[in-house]
Amino acid sequence: MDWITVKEYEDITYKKCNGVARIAFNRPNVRNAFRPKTTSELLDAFHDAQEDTSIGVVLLSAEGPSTKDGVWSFCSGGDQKARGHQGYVGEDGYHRLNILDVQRLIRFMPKAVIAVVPGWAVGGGHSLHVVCDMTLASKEHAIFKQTDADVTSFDGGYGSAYLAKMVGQKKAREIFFLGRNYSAQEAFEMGMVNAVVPHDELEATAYEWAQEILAKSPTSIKMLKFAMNLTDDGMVGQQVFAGEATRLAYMTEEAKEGRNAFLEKRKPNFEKKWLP
Ligand SMILES: CC(C)(COP(=O)(O)OP(=O)(O)OC[C@H]1O[C@@H](n2cnc3c(N)ncnc32)[C@H](O)[C@@H]1OP(=O)(O)O)[C@@H](O)C(=O)NCCC(=O)NCCSC(=O)CCC(=O)c1ccccc1C(=O)O
Repeated sequence: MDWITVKEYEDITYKKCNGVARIAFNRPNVRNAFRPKTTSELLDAFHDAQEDTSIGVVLLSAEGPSTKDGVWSFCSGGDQKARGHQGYVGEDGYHRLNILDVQRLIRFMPKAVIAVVPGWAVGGGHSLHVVCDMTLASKEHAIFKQTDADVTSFDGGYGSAYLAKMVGQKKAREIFFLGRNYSAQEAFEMGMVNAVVPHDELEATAYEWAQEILAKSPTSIKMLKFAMNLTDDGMVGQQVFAGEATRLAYMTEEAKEGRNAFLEKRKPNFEKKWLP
């Protein structure tokens, strides 16, 4: 793999290679906890990956291990040292809760997003893997854990309610109410991990999965993602799916006739366009 750095950031790394974008947390010494700078960098990189027509799959991964103790992590959620009275405090002094903007970008981007979990996935970091389209986890080092209820946080959206659709209500409540550690294998058996992969092969496997997806029809992947989102996303899910259906309708002869008739100040001729 010949990864090319797209842009230098402080809290994340961002690379591309053959249709795949790799966005990775880069604060391994604090278990890749995110602060406002991290979330704004994530938003910037995800926006770029969404806009780039050569990119079909995004890997959300993490650098590591920690130089302090050699421990691997995906993300340990919000940086508790940056937590103020109303949210996480950025350099501008404002209190923010903007990891949810990152979650929405992952959820609504018309491309597949794969969480590549090399170690701890905890709190808001756990919720991020839940919202990704698929998850690959390190056999040796991945540990899944929900600590929201230890620190008076509660991801009441995708992190919990969508998790419950994935692993079942009883198991989701256990994960949140008890906050236990789960191995990659246990997470796989629950249905929240797609594959358990030897640590040394994790990144290569994620790249291979991405290449398999890239061989498919971009329109099919996008419409399938939005169709599967739809029932859980209510009117917004309908809006996103219907927006893409509108784009497809714009590509028809019928749509061109409607547009041309308006521009030529005549009545449109939709004769023989009522398909069975
Ligand atoms: C991840 C652990 C279980 C790992 O344990 P261990 O291997 O023993 O390592 P430690 O010695 O604990 O940690 C090493 C080192 O890292 C620092 N660190 C780890 N996690 C964090 C963190 N989250 N914030 C700050 N610093 C962290 C730790 O202090 C150590 O530093 P030293 O200087 O070396 O001492 C364990 O570390 C752990 O449990 N971490 C905390 C997990 C946690 O509670 N996370 C927060 C959950 S709440 C959340 O994520 C908010 C979600 C959210 O953002 C949100 C949700 C809903 C709506 C809106 C929002 C929003 O946008 O805010």
